[in-house]
Amino acid sequence: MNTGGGPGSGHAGRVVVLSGPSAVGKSSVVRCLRERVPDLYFSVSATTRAPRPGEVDGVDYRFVTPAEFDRLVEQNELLEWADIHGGLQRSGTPAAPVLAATRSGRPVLIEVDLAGARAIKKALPEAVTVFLAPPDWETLQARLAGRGTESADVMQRRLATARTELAAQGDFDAVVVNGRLETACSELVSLLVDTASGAV
Ligand SMILES: Nc1nc2c(ncn2[C@@H]2O[C@H](COP(=O)(O)OP(=O)(O)O)[C@@H](O)[C@H]2O)c(=O)[nH]1
Ligand SMILES: Nc1ncnc2c1ncn2[C@@H]1O[C@H](COP(=O)(O)OP(=O)(O)O)[C@@H](O)[C@H]1O
Repeated sequence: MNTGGGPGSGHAGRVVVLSGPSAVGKSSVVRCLRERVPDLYFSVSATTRAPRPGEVDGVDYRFVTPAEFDRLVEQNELLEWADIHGGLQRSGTPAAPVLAATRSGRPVLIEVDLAGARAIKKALPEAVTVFLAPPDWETLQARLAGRGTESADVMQRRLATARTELAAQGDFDAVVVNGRLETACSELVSLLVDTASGAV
């Protein structure tokens, strides 16, 4: 696994790409990492999905119309993008802010689906891909139902995607199990920041 500092080496920050099934706790882990790693650059994806209660435009996602998303794709402003959950929504990673952050040596966190993780690894080979896994399938179902933000139909589509995603975890550089949130968050802090350099 290449966990080097990336462009402009000598920096402690790394590019971590986080993927995992719906409701495994990616947003919760991202929230924890944003608190724990002060100079972290979190890549704010553009998405055509509607905001969930509590989600803030420009912080969690940039919420855009399908027409605005088309424009981002046409003007080549996205590092990668994907159709998510069988066409329920499109989401993509704006290229310019990620490249600026990697050039300045800040730790970078990008949360994308599996196709996005593969595309980013290709564009930025120094990136470390991490799969966030649930302790077991029942826990994943309970978290999705417990969040209570999706209809039964949308939950079923997310669980269908989840089965495929769980089967692909071996393709990642690292797997972190989200049992206890604080433990998973700490494991990711170590992957994002080279603690040996005393940078935290
Ligand atoms: N390829 C790609 N996937 C993204 C991007 N932003 C979010 N995703 C993925 O889209 C999927 C759906 O995310 P979301 O609707 O926020 O809810 P979730 O399914 O409950 O995690 C997740 O797998 C995210 O990792 C992006 O910019 N590019
Ligand atoms: N480690 C954990 N232990 C218990 N519940 C968790 C944990 N991580 C997340 N959750 C809960 O699971 C649900 C889904 O988490 P969320 O962060 O929205 O997932 P994702 O972003 O992967 O879809 C939320 O209700 C959240 O509070």
